[in-house]
Amino acid sequence: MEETGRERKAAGPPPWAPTKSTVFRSYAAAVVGDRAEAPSARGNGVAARSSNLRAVRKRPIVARLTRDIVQTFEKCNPEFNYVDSLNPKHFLTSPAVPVHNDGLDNANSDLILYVNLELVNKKSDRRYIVEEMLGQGTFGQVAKCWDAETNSYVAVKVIKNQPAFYQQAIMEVSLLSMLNDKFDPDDQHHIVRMLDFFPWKNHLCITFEMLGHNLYELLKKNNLRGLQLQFVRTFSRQILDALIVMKGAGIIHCDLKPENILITPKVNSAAGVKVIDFGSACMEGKTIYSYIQSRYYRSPEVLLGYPYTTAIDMWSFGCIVAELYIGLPLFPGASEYDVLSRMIEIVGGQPPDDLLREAKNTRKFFKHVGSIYPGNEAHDGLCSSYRVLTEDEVEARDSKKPKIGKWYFPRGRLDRLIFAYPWKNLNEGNLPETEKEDCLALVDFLRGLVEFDPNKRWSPLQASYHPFITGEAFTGPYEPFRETPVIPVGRAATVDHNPGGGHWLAAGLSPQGWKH
Ligand SMILES: Nc1ncnc2c1ncn2[C@@H]1O[C@H](COP(=O)(O)OP(=O)(O)OP(=O)(O)O)[C@@H](O)[C@H]1O
Repeated sequence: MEETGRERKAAGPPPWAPTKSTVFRSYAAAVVGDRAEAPSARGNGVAARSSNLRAVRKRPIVARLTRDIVQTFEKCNPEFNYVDSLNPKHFLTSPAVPVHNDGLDNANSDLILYVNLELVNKKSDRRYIVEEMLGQGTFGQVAKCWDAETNSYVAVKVIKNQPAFYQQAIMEVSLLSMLNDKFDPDDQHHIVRMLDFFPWKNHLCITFEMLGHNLYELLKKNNLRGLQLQFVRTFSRQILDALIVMKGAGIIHCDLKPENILITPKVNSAAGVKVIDFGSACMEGKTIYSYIQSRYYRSPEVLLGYPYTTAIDMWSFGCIVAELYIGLPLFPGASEYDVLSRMIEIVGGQPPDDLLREAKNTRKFFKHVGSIYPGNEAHDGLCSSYRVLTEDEVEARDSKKPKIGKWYFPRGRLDRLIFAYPWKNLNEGNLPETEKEDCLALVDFLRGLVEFDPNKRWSPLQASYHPFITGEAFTGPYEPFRETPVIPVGRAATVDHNPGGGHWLAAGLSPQGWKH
């Protein structure tokens, strides 16, 4: 492998000289400190750096020890050979050991990111200066970067250098640019904005507007105690708004969870959220993968291997709404069997027989017990010819016990769980009248979302008229209006592989990868 800058040793600085890292750090600190203190007062990043240096030019001794320090060292020791790439780096990627891509990537094919690394869109010469790590996920890393052109922070997702991740990221770019440009041009529907995308050192980089904490982090900050109902309502309304747009476009998000809903910077002191991470998204009717959604938020039809639609996002949404209120995941199963068992226990009932008959994985979880299984009030009070397997039956079949997680809240049905929250006093009669009505509305709302039958589960538009969302008085179980099926606008058209009106090739990309 070619020797990389990180592996080479610096050549002969004078023994008394400050290390280059000290020099580098003081320079970096000046730039970063400046950025943090007065972001709007500065010109672009480069200008800010040179004005910093201009300031010291007037003071020769200071200049010699800062701007001209390399020359100073070279004068003191002719063997001193300053190489910029030898500066010690503050690595953000873990592990930071170079393995692939000429030493630029680690063993996981992640670009090794460090503070002040520049990610450059070569077509536009736009530079993004890496500052800190925001998240490391399946598809790559998300770093907070300084956009020197706009003098603002952005979040840059650096996709892993592997064809499968590249292909999926191309899909993310396609779907998100379609959503941004065609379905939400005025940025009103709580979907993250994509700002740029470009190849960098064999990695696809996608630049997004900078958002705040995700909802899981928010719940953690609140000691997993759940949010006030007014916030649950506000966030739910906004997520629904995004889901209405996605359904209209025929896009299934496929990974809706609290980690993928981010708080927006406050506008007029109002709290807001946006949906992010379209890295698993697909078009309705063009579903390829069967292993999708994060386990706690996985819908029954995906667990069971049944053809899925945008309704799977509504299941995940229901799980998120409940979690925002109780502070804990609704179905935190340690295995798919555990998740399904919890669904059956908490929601009551089970998936309808026609779904179970056609689903590919039914036998993983259910036993066929004949045409009618007496006493198995499975769905809508109807008997079922399927019965969920007991733990012992699963163990006998698989020769190992199914993984079963801990219960972090009292076992019981959804209504009791919501009414009795925070479970100090399990007597729901103690709730003040107004809270009781809110809770009744919330329970009724959740029932329409965590509905086993995807055909009966409410659509985002239907859910958006529920009193829990509109804030109207809750007078009894909500009956959604009948929604006439429409062909989503996005589904009628094929996915735009030329997003943003630009050209893949002009951006240095091709749907096959830039090496083609
Ligand atoms: N626009 C943004 N602003 C601020 N933080 C962000 C932004 N986008 C992503 N993040 C942070 O990075 C994390 C990972 O982002 P994202 O979900 O897009 O990546 P991923 O590789 O698909 O992750 P995962 O595998 O967990 O789904 C998010 O949970 C969030 O904390």
